[in-house]
Amino acid sequence: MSFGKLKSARKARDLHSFVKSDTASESSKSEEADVNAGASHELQPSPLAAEEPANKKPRLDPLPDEAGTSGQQPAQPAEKPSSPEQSIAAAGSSTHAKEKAKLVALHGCHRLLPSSLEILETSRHGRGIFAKSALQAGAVIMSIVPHVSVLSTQYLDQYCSSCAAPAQEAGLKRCPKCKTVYYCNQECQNKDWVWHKHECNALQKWATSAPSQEVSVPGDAVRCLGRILWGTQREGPDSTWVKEIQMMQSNRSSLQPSSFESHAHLAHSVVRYLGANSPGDLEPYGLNSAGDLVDLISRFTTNTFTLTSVSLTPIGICIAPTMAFANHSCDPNAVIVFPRAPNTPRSREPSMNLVALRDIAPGKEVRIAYVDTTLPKHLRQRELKETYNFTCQCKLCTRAVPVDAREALWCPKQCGGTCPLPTEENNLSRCVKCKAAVTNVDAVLDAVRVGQEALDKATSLQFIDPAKAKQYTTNLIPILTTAGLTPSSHPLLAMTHLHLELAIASLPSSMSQGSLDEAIRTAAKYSAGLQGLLPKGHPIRAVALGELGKLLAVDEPSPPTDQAEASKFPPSGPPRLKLAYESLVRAHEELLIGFGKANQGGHVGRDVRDAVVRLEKELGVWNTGIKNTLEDTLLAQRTK
Ligand SMILES: C[S@@+](CC[C@H](N)C(=O)[O-])C[C@H]1O[C@@H](n2cnc3c(N)ncnc32)[C@H](O)[C@@H]1O
Repeated sequence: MSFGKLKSARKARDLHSFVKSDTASESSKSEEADVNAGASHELQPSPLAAEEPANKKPRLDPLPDEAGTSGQQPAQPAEKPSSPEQSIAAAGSSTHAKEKAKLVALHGCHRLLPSSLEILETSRHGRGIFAKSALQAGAVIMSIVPHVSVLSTQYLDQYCSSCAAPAQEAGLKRCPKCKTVYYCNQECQNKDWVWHKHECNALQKWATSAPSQEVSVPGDAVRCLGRILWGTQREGPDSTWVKEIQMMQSNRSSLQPSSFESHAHLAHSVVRYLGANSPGDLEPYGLNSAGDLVDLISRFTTNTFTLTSVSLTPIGICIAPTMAFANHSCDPNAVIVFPRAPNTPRSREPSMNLVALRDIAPGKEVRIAYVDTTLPKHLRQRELKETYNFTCQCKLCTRAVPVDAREALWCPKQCGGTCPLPTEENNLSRCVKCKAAVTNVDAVLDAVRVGQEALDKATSLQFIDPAKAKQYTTNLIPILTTAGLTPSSHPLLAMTHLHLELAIASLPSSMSQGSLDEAIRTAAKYSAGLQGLLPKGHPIRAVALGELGKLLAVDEPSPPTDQAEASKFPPSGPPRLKLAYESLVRAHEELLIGFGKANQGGHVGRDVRDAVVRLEKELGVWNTGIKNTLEDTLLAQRTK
C-alpha cells in the first residue's frame, strides 16, 4: 500500500511507502491506437459537456448504489458488532497496555469490512483496524476496489486507466477525445466512463490552457481529487460513498507549515481542473467554503494509497476509505498489494488486498507501513511527521539496539561484526563484536552524503535519462562499499535497487554474458540487503528473490574450465541452474505470503511457479544426462 508523500514515482522499496504522486508536469507521449479506432462513432466517448445524455453511448456501468458497492466485491454479511465492552477488553488485553480502545460506530458505512475485523479507537492512534479472529500469515484479510484510482502521468500510456492492467502485445487503446487516457478495450472504457465523461472534458481544457507540453496533463493528485469531487456530485452528500470519504481523518488543524505551500498549490490546481470560476461553482461538489477544500486536501494527503503494479512499481494513487483505517508501524504485520489474482475478474480490478505478513491474534491491531521501512529511523520519522503529522512510537523507532542494520558498517578489522554508522553528532563508532574502532569517520560521512545526493539525482533521472542515472549508481556503489557500508545500509541498498532496475531495463538492448552477470550480482546484493531488514514473506523481499531467480535462469553458460572460474559469482553450468531453482522456490514460498495464499501469490507468484516448473524439467534433463553419462562410464569400465 502506500501512503506517501507526493513525490515522483519510483519503484516502491516498501509497498506501504506512501503516495508517490507525480506532479502536474508530465504529458503522455505515446501515440497508441485510439480507443474504438475504426469502430463506429457511436461507441466513442462523447466530447462531453457536463452531462452525457442518458441515451448516448457508450453505455456506462451502473452507478454505485446507495451502499456504495458498485464495482466492488459483494458485501460480506457483517458479523454483529461485538459489544463495545468486549472490544475494549480484547484490545486492551493484547494491544497497548492499559490503553482503552472503543468500538467505532460505522453508521451503515464500510460494509465491505470483513467480519474478521473491527474498527476500534485508541487514544494514541485514533481509529484502527483490529483482528476479531485469528489471521494467519498469507491470509487475505480484506479485498476491495478503491473508491477512485488514477495512474501517474508517466504510466498513462502503459497501463489501463480502468483496470490498471499493463499494456499487452496488442497495445492499449487511447481515448480519441482527450488523447490522454488509455484502456485495454471497450469494456474497460465503458466501465471508466462514469468518471471519464467528466475528466475527458477537463483534460482537454487543461491541455488547451497549459503553458507548455510538459504540463499539458495535470498530476495524479489533481486528477484523483477531480474524480473524488465528480463522485461526490454524482452520489450526493447522503450517500455511503461520500460519507465514507468524509469519515477519513483530516489533519487540517495540525498541518505542518512545510505542507502549506503544496496544499495551496494543489487546491488551486483542482479549482482550475474543475473549471470553477467562483466559490459558487464548487458548491455542487459539496465544497461550500475554502475550508472545505482545504479539509478535503488534508484528508486526501493523509489517506491516499499508492497504486502498485503486480511487481510493486508505484504506478498511481487511489482512495479506499475502509483500508485507510489502517494505522502505521515501521514493523507492520500486514501489507497492501494489488496482486491481480487469477480468480479476480477484470471488472473488479484494481483489486486492493490487505494481506497478513505474520499470524495476527484476535484483539491485535492490523498495521501497515506508510513509509519505506528500509530507510533509517530519522528519514522515516521525518516523512511520517511531514505527511501524516505523528511521531512513530513503534518498537523499531523506540527500542535501542547496538546497531540498526539500516545504518551499519562492516567491522574495520573484518571480524564479521558490524558498527553503527557514525554521524556528525556522534562519530565514535566501534564494532559490536570485537570493539574495534572505526577510524575513517570523515571518509564514511562524506561517502554517505555524496551517496544520498547521487541517489536523489539518479532517482529523478531514472526515466528521463536512464544512462546518466546509471552513471551515478555505477560510480557511487563502489564508493559506498569501500567506505564499509553493509548491503542493508542506506543509501547503499536504495542505490543497489535503482542500479538493478536500470540494469534490467537496459538488458534487452544490451544483452551480453557480462551485462547479465552484472545484473545478477546486483540482484543478489539487493536481495541480501533486504533479507537483513524485511521479514520472510514481505512482498518486496519476495519479488526481489524472484527477480534474482529469473535472472539466473536466463541462461546457463558452459561449465567452468578452471578453479578460478568455478569460484566466481554467478556460477556457470548446472550450479547456476540449481541456484536459480533454489531462489525461485524460496521466492514462491514468500510470494504466497506477501501476495496472499488465496491469490496463489498473485501474478508474480504464478509466474515464478511456472518458472520453477520449467527449471525442474531442465534440471531433470541435466540430471538424467549426468546419470546416463555415469552409467555409460560404469558400463564401459565393467566391459573392460
Ligand atoms: C490513514 S489514517 C489512519 C487511520 C486514522 N487513525 C483514523 O482515525 O482515521 C493516518 C493517520 O492516523 C494516525 N496514525 C496512524 N498511525 C499512527 C501511529 N503509528 N502513531 C500515531 N498516529 C498514527 C495519524 O494521525 C495519521 O495521520
